[in-house]
Amino acid sequence: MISVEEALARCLALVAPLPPETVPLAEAAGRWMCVPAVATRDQPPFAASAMDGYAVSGNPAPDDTFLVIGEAGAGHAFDGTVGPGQAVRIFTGAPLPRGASRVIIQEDVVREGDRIILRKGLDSATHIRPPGQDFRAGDSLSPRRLRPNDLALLAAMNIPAVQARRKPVVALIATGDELVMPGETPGPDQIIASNGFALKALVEAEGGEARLLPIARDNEAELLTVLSLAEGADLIVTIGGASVGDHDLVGKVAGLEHSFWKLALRPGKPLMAGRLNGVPMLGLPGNPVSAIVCGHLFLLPMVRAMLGDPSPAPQPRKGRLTVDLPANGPRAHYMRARLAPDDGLPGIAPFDRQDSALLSILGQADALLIRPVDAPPCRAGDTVPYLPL
Ligand SMILES: Nc1nc2c(c(=O)[nH]1)N[C@H]1C(S)=C(S)[C@@H](COP(=O)(O)OP(=O)(O)OC[C@H]3O[C@@H](n4cnc5c(N)ncnc54)[C@H](O)[C@@H]3O)O[C@H]1N2
Ligand code: MOO
Repeated sequence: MISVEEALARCLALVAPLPPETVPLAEAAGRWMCVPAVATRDQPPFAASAMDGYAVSGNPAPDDTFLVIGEAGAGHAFDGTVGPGQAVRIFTGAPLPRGASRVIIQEDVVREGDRIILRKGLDSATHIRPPGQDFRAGDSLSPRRLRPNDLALLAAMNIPAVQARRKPVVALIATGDELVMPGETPGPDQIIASNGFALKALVEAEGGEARLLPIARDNEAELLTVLSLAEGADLIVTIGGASVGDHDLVGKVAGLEHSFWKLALRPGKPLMAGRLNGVPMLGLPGNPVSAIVCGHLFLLPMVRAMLGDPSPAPQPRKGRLTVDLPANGPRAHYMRARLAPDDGLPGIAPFDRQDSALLSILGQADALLIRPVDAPPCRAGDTVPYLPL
C-alpha cells in the first residue's frame, strides 16, 4: 500500500490549473485571481483632507485669525488659492486647495461669521493625505484567492473585472442499493445517503462547483448511466463501492485507468484515483467518515490545484496532546479529535470511538490528529500534528 503523501502526489498529478476567465468584480469573491492586477491611478489622486475643518497656509498658532474665502467638499474642489490670513472651509476627502499647508479640525476653531479664530491647544497634525498614499499607478496585487478586502482594493484601483481560474466542476456520485435520499422513505434494509452533502459543501466552500448526481445502484449498467451524466465535469468523484466486496464495482468500471488503489490510511484504505475516459477520477470509500476525511485529504487539494493554488496540500498544525496514546499500526491514523484553546499550542485529544461509520463523532470533532505509520506511543504533553476541520 502506498503512503498518504504518495497518494496525494498522485492525485495532484491527475489535475492542472484550469484556464482563466473574465469575472466581474461583484462576482469575484472567493475566486482565484491568476494574473496580477495593476493599478492605473494613484490613490488618492490628489492631496486630500483627512478631516472636516479649515485649510490654511503657513504654520498657524493659537489665536490666529483667518478670513474664510470659500469651500471644498469631496468631489468639489475649491477653484482658487489660499493666501496668508485666508482659510477654506473643507470636508473629509476634498482636494486640498492650492497654497494650503494644513487642515485645522473644526473642533480647534471658533467661527464668527466669515472669520475663524484658532483655539488654544490645537493639535499639530497636518490632516492631509498625500497623493498616492494608499497606492500608486503601477502598483500591483499578486495572484491570490480574493477576499472581500481585496475586492475593495481592486475597485479602488479602477479594475472592474479580474482574470480568475474557471471553477472546477466536480460530479459527485453515491453508489449503493442501500441508499435513498434524505426525505425519502427508506426500505427496511436501506439507509440515507449522507456523504455527498458534506462533500458538496466542502467543494463549494473551497471555490468549486459541485453537482450531486443521482444515486447509482450496484450494477454496472446503472453505474455507467450515472457516470455518463458526469459529462463535462473536471473531476468525477464516486462514493462507496471502492472495496473488495462482490458489489464493489467502481474499480472495475470500463474506461478506468488506475493511478492507485488502496493506501496506508485509516480511515480511507480503499481510496482509488485515476482517469475515467481521460477525466480525473477519485473513488472515495463509502463509510461516511472515510469519505469525508478523504475529501479533506485528497479531494480538496485537487480542487485547489485546479483553481491554481500553488500550495494545495493540507497544512498540518501543532497541538499539545492531553492524553496518552498507544503506538500506531501500519496505516497513518487521522483520528477525530477535539481541540481545547490554550495560551500556547492548543490542547488536543482524540475521541475514544474512532469507527469510520460514526458521523455523530465527526460532527463533534474540530481536528484530525495525525498519527504517522508505526508511530511509537506518545504521552500527554507531547507535541503532535493535526489538521483543523
Ligand atoms: N474484506 C474487507 N472488507 C472491507 C475492507 C477490506 O479491506 N476488506 N475495507 C473496509 C474499509 S476500510 C472501508 S472504508 C469500506 C469501504 O467500502 P466501500 O468503499 O466499498 O463502501 P461500501 O461498501 O459501498 O459502503 C461502506 C459503508 O458505507 C455506507 N455508505 C456508502 N455510501 C454511502 C453514502 N453515500 N452515504 C452514507 N453511507 C454510505 C454503506 O452503506 C456501508 O455501510 O469497506 C470495508 N470493508
Ligand atoms: O479505513 Mo475504512 O476507510 O473506513 O474503515
